[in-house]
Amino acid sequence: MQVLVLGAGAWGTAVALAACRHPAAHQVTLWARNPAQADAMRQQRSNTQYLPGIALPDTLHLVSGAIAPLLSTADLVILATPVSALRAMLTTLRTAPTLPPHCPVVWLCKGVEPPAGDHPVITGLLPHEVQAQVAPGLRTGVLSGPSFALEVAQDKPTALVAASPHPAVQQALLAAFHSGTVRIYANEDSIGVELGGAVKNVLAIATGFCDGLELGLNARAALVTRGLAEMTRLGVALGAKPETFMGMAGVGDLVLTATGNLSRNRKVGLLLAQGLTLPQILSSLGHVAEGVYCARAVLQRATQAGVEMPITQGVVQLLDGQASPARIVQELLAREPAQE
Ligand SMILES: NC(=O)C1=CN([C@@H]2O[C@H](COP(=O)(O)OP(=O)(O)OC[C@H]3O[C@@H](n4cnc5c(N)ncnc54)[C@H](O)[C@@H]3O)[C@@H](O)[C@H]2O)C=CC1
Ligand SMILES: O=C(CO)COP(=O)(O)O
Repeated sequence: MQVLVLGAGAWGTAVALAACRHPAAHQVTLWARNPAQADAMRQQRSNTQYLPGIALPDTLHLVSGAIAPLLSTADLVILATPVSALRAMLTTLRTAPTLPPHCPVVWLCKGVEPPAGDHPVITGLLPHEVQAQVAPGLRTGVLSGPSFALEVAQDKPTALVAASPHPAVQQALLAAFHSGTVRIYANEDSIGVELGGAVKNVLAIATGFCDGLELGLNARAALVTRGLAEMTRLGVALGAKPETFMGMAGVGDLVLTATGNLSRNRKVGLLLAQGLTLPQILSSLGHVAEGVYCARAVLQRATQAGVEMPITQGVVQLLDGQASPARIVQELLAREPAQE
């Protein structure tokens, strides 16, 4: 297969490496937005900015520049940018006459669309809803699940979920990645898989904050469990299947990101608890932490759907500096007793 990965951050690079390692010897091209980054990666055979310490094989083709000429030979196109860039990337694909008809297009981003000035539509659109607006003719899907880029790059065992209403898209992802250390589970529930990926980032900020305040392991387990409940409530209200949240994109990715110290979102919570400001944290992170940008949009989407998300609401208050840490914790603990 010819696999084209658009976006050379940590995850795009790791996914490109996983495709390179597949025994079917795929031809893999990794596109970087920044030409200087592509040059540096070619010279050093390493992505020192986003995935330092990992050698890039000579077989990985590293490029930048115009996307359209790269599309004509692609059997699978992977969009590896943050969710904020998804609309523009899909527009580029829709308007490129070179994209082969029916070529599977898959995104890796985990978030909902943050509000932006030029498209004041419903806030908090899931990636497939953005696609329905700007590129409805494309055959698309999402690759998600518990997967720190570094561990995938290090060839450590990882299970992912490939969600799409199109069996051909699921099949393309299986053919590209399933082998050796990577297992791919197929799923038709794009709503649930995308929503799980988005909300777990917000919840990882909450658990990082809880751990940073040293509230204890009991509190963390309670946050993860009640976080899963609020993720599932919103997902089901939007049309997801409840069982999706028991799978890789739900409990799997939530447990990984909420408790794993490789998580950027968890790190945001930990550092907020230490008293750093959000701008200080974001400028030191060097990577995207999607939960920061989509927490408010998730909450607005939940409000529109009539769904309560108290932990997400606490994260929004925290990020906005609306309430003290003590008050946020107190408000969560003081909620009315409820049935589980
Ligand atoms: N790093 C990880 O372990 C995982 C990340 N993800 C998700 O994948 C997405 C990307 O994450 P990372 O690669 O880790 O982020 P990163 O912060 O390491 O890199 C972001 C990449 O996106 C590019 N980019 C940013 N804005 C762009 C734009 N407007 N147009 C084109 N390219 C643009 C940057 O140049 C950079 O190459 C996020 O939604 C993240 O939640 C999903 C699974 C694992
Ligand atoms: O999505 C991830 C793991 O599945 C990565 O999480 P962070 O973006 O918090 O690092």
